[in-house]
Formats: sequence, structure tokens, C-alpha cells
Amino acid sequence: MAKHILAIDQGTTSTRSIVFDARAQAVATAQSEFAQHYPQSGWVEHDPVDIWRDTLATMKEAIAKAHLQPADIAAIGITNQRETAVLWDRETGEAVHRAIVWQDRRGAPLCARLKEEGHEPLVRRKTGLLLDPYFSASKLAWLFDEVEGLRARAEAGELAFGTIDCFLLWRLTGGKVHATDATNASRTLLFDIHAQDWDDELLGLFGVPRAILPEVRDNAGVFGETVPDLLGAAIPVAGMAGDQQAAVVGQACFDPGSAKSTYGTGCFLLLNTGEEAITSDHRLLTTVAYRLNCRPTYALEGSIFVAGAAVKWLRDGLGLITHASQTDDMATRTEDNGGVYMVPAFVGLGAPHWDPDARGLITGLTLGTTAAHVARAALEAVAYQTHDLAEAMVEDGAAKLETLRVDGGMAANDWLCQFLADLLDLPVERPAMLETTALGAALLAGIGIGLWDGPEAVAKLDRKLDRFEPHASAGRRASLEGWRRALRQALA
Ligand SMILES: Nc1ncnc2c1ncn2[C@@H]1O[C@H](COP(=O)(O)OP(=O)(O)O)[C@@H](O)[C@H]1O
Ligand SMILES: O=P(O)(O)OC[C@H](O)CO
Repeated sequence: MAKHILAIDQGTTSTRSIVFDARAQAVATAQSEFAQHYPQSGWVEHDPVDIWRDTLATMKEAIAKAHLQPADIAAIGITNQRETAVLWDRETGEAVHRAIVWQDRRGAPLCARLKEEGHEPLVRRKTGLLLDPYFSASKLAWLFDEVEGLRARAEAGELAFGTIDCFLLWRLTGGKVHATDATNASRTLLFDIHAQDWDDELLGLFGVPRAILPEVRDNAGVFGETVPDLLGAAIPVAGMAGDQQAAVVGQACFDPGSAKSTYGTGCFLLLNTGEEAITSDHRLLTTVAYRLNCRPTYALEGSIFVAGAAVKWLRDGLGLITHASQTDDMATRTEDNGGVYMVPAFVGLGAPHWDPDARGLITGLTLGTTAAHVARAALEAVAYQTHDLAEAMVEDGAAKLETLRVDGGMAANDWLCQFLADLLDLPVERPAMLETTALGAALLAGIGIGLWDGPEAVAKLDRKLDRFEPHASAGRRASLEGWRRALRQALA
């Protein structure tokens, strides 16, 4: 019997497919970076054609690298960059516009207007989110308001909306299944996380026709089967979750109070709050961590929009490094930060500030500043923001963190992990397999086909961890002060 699981991880900058065996060990990976489009300041788009091309290509490559046949794959799990909105023609399956990415700020004027009109308390109560262009709804509203003919076509039932999970599911099943999962739905601003249903009042607020919406399902369970022609076999898609929520599963954060922080393009700290949907006093988000057997488990989330993206900018924007991993050595070589702070507000600031207009800055430059100081400042900024969010969660009374579990591409950076442990004064645990997002999708798919019984079985799987213990750091408080000063300047 086929026992391998294939996970698709469609991230902000790259698309990966990873094959896992029945012990949830990764046996083959294929990855492809794709183009980012920045048509205007604050706008970010992806071409769904690229996303689909790379998904298919990496799936085939990963299966071949694992020396398997498509029929050896028992199930597929999908995880994805969240909030990114795709609108496509139901007849042809072609997108009617490039995908508007989570980082895109074009919905800011609409969110500001709705805030002014006093709608935020309602939105917050129902969705657990805030009125910010980060989420899908204002992106959709922009499409309907700005692209001629789309609204009429949507109302006539000709168009389908989905986050990337949903778009990929549609394509993989040959247009047979239009469904998403509760975690992705919970990031749209259109979904009531308590009722677990799309909400007419919210749809009215953003002018989104109900006819475009997918069905919302649990994270584990068979969503549909791939069209045999695509891969050479009909394979069930049996798990789907937004990438940050998939990482919660991959890190086995099943107990209330357990937390993980994923460092990819952005950084997202999620704390499991169990069956209770806690409302933050610090403008953190309340979101669905996962939903199994129709029962949602909730999380508090702190969303940092720029983490690895700052390192990517050092590489692609400034040409200061040629590979992201160089920042580890550069930071290690510096005695201290030389008074240099970076606030990487390239696309505004997320939690707890939610300021779409904030822009990035580097302060404290002197003639003694070196490239290494700037690289260190980029890494430190990610740690300071994590610190601020963790502090907010504790103040919200959600839990006292005992350890922080980290993952994502940027967590490969040892210097960052140690700095995090020192700054948070907490042990930081890093799994040897950093692709916990893909692992989470694979585990959900495995649960979906009955390979594992549920979270308890998943929590018992072998996981190798690196642990970074906190060392007393005299400069810790002082450096936080410097960070706060820089932050105030960026927010001014
Ligand atoms: N050793 C490293 N040190 C610092 N940043 C890194 C390192 N390796 C990768 N990164 C950063 O991590 C990000 C890639 O992480 P990944 O989890 O693949 O992101 P995503 O899923 O958002 O595409 C990139 O932005 C890259 O700059
Ligand atoms: O691409 P990532 O891994 O930074 O994740 C993006 C998030 O899902 C956006 O909410």
C-alpha cells in the first residue's frame, strides 16, 4: 500500500514539494523561486501561471528524486502563503488578474474608510482580525472596484475566488472542487471564526458577492482527487492549511500555551489557546490554528511582515551579501551592533502597530558602520519584533511561554536563534528539519487518510531538535531601548 505523502508548500518567494515517508521523514525535495511583481509602491503581485507551473514541476521532480511512482503517493497535503487572493474564471480556470499578495497595501484606503465609519469592532468580533489591507477582503474589493466587468461576472457566478490552497486544489482536481480550509478562510476578513461560516454582513461591507466563495472544510479529510493525467495517478488531496497554521501542526503545538515562530519572508508567532478564542488587548490576531472533526482550535497570532525579506533585500536590493547565510558569520564577527538599528517596515508594520504607511529606516550610522553592522541590524530587528509580540501575548494573559519553537528558512541562522534565546530569556528549540510547514501539511494529509489517528499520534513522532539556551546578556535591555527609539521614528 502506498505510504508516502507529498506536501506542496507554496510560499511567498518559492514553491516547494517535499515527499515524506510513513515516519514523517522527508525523503526528497524540489524547490523553485518565482518572480515577484511590484507594479507600484506598496503593491505586490504573483502570476498564478508561475505558481501553477512550479507546483506541477516540483511535484513531479520530488516524486522522481524519491525514486517513487505517482501511484506510491498515498495523499497530498497543501500549505500556502495566506491571504494572497486569486480570482479565476470557472469555465477556463484562468486567473482574471495576477494574484494580489498578502504584502500588498492597495486596500489601505478602503480599510481606513471602514475604520473611520466605525466598523472595526464588528470586524474584530467576528473575524478575530483588524481592518488592514494585509487580509484578502480589501484586495478583492479593489479588483471589483477597479477592473471593469469583474463585479458583473462575479455576480453572474462566472468567477471563483480562492487563496492559493484553493486555487491549487481547483487546478489539481481539474476544476471539480472549489474548497478551502478553515485556517485559510479565517484570514480573509469575510469568515466568522465563531460561527465557522462566511458572513453576509462582512461580505456586504467589502462588496464581495457570495457566489465567488469556496466551501470551507476541516484541515484534514479528503478534499478531492488529482486528475490522473496531471501526475499519472489519481491521488487524494487530504490535508490543507495556511503555512503558519501548518507549522503549528508540524511543530506539534497541540497543547494550549505552546507556541511557534516561523521565520520565512515574514515572521509569524502563533500561540495555541485551545478551544478558547482569546481577544488580545494588544492588537494581536485571533485566528483558527486548525480545525479537525468540525472542532476549531484557536491561536493568538503576532504577524511580522518582514523577516527573511530584509535579508533578501540585503542580497538583492543592496548587494551587500551574495547568500542569506552569510549574515550568520557577519553578525558573529561583530562585537555589538555598533548602535545601528533597522526597522524593516518595507510594507508598513504589522502587529501590534498595524500601520500600513510606516516605512523602513536604518538609524545610528557612523563612519565606523560596516556591512556587518547592517546585516546584524536586519537580524536583530526580527528578534526585537518577536520579543515585542511574545511580551504582548504574556500581557494578554494567554500563557507564560516556557520555550519558543522556531522554524522557516531564516531559522537556519544560528546567530539569530541564540540572540532570540538571550533576548527573550527563553530556550529556543529548532527542529533539525526546518520545513515544518510542509511537514504540517503532510501530517494533516496523513490524518486525512487515516495514516495517523490525530494530533496525539503526530505528537509521538520522532523529532530531532537543536536547543539554544538563554545566556544572561547585559546589553539586552539597552539594545531594546535603541530598538524602541528607532521604532518610534518609523511610526512617526
Ligand atoms: N541562513 C539564513 N540567515 C538569514 N536568513 C535566511 C537564511 N536562509 C534563508 N534566509 C531567509 O529566509 C527566507 C526564506 O525562507 P522560506 O521559509 O523559504 O520563506 P518563504 O516560505 O516565505 O518563501 C528568505 O527571505 C531568506 O532571505
Ligand atoms: O511566505 P511566508 O512563509 O513568509 O508566509 C506568509 C504568510 O502566510 C502570510 O500571512
